[in-house]
Amino acid sequence: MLLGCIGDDFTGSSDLGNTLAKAGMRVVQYSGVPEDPAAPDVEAGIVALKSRSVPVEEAVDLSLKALDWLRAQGCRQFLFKYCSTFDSTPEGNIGPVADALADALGADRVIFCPAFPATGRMIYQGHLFVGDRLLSESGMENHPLTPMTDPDLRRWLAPQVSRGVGHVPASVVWQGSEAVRARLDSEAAEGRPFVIADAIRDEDLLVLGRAIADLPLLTGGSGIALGLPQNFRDQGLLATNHPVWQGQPGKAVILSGSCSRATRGQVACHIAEGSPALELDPEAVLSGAMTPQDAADWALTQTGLPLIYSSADPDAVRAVQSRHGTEAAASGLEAFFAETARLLVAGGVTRLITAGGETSGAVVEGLSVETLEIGPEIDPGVPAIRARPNLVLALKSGNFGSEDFFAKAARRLEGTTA
Ligand SMILES: Nc1ncnc2c1ncn2[C@@H]1O[C@H](COP(=O)(O)OP(=O)(O)O)[C@@H](O)[C@H]1O
Ligand SMILES: O=C(O)[C@@H](O)C(=O)COP(=O)(O)O
Repeated sequence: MLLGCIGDDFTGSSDLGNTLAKAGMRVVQYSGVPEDPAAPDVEAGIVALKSRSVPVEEAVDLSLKALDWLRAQGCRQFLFKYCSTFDSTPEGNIGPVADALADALGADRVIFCPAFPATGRMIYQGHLFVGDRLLSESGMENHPLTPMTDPDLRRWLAPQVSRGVGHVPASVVWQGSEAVRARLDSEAAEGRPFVIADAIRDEDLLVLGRAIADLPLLTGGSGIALGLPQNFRDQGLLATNHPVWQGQPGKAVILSGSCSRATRGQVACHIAEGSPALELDPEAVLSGAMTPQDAADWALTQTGLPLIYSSADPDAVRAVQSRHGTEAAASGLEAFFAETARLLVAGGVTRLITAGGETSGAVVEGLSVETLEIGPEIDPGVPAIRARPNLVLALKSGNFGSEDFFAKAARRLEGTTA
C-alpha cells in the first residue's frame, strides 16, 4: 500500500476513493480499522471512520489507530480526508485529529485544502465558496450537526488546533509548485505550519499535489488527492491492470437521512417522477411506532425503485432536535436506517443507495461490511462500490449528485452505463 488515508466519514471516504480510482489507483475502503492486513495489490487504502461528529478524544483515538494500521501496511504518505465544506465545530474534529496525526508523523508543515471544484467548492483568499455563495450562506449554516457559520477557514481552524495557521494564497499557487513549497517553508519558519491552501480549479489542485509529493501528512477534501496518483506513477510504483467493475442485477432500494439541500432536491425529483417513496415521521421512528421492519416490509413489496427518507427542511429538523436533543434524534434515526438496511439485504436487496454521510456510515456499519472495492464514478464524488459478491452500494454525500441521482445510481450499480 502506497497511500494511507483516513476518512472522517463513509461517504467522504468513498468520494476520495473515487478520485484516486479515476486517476488509476487500486483503491479499497475499509469500514473502521481492519484487524487483518490489506490485500497485497491495494495501492491506496482508506480507513473510513465515523469520526466527524463524535467527541474529540474518540475521533483522535480512532484516527491514531487507523494511522498505526496504515503504517503497518507500508504506506509512504498519509491523507486525512474531511468534508469539502470543512464540517467541524470550534472544538473539532478536523483540528485535533490533524494535530495528533502531525505529532505522530513528525509533520512540520501540513496543508489544509477542502477544495473540490467539480462540485463547486473553491477556496480563495482563505475563504470557502460553494458555487457563488460563501460557505456560511450555502445552506451549510443550517447543517444539523456541524453548522458552518464562518467561511474564513483560517479563522475556523485556528481555535481547533495547537499550531499556528497560515495561508498559501491563489497568487502563489498560480506560480507553480516550487512557489508553493517556498511558501510552506516560510509559513512554517514563522510559526504557521498548518496552512490553508487556496484552490479554485483542478489545475490548482494538481500544482498543490506536486508541491506536497514529499510531505508525510496531507489533509483536505478529495480534491487534494487529484495529483497524488501521478506522483506515485512518476516513481514507477503503480500497477496498470486493475479488476474490472461488474454490475449487479436485483432489487434496489434508497435510504436517505440527509437533510442537505441537494438531497432534498433529489427526493423531490424521485417523488415527482412517480417513484415509490415512504417519508419517515421522526416522532414515529423515535417513539418506536414505526419500526425498521415496517419500513423494510414496505420497500420489499414495492415495484420500481423505493425510497425511504427522513430528509426534511431545516425548520422541521430544528423542531425534532429541540424536542429530543440533536444527538438523540441523530442516533435514533441512524440506528433505524442501519437496521432497515440489514433487513432489506436479508430480504434480498442487492443494490443499496444511501444519502448522507452519517446515515451511510450507520448503514455500512450495520451491514457489517468490512471492505469496499471502489468502482466507477456515478456522479462527481460518488463511486459505485462492491461490498459483497451479491451487494453493491452507492454512498452519496449529502450535497452531491444531480437531481436524478437516485435513478442514475440504480442504473450504474446494475452495470448500465446510460
Ligand atoms: N427529519 C430529521 N430530523 C432531525 N434529524 C434528522 C432528520 N433526518 C435525518 N436527521 C439526522 O441528520 C443527520 C444528517 O446527517 P448526514 O446523514 O451526514 O447527512 P448529510 O450528508 O447531508 O450531512 C443524521 O444524523 C440524521 O440521522
Ligand atoms: O468532501 C465532501 O464534500 C464529501 O466527500 C463529504 O465528506 C460529504 O459528507 P456528507 O455531506 O456528510 O455526506
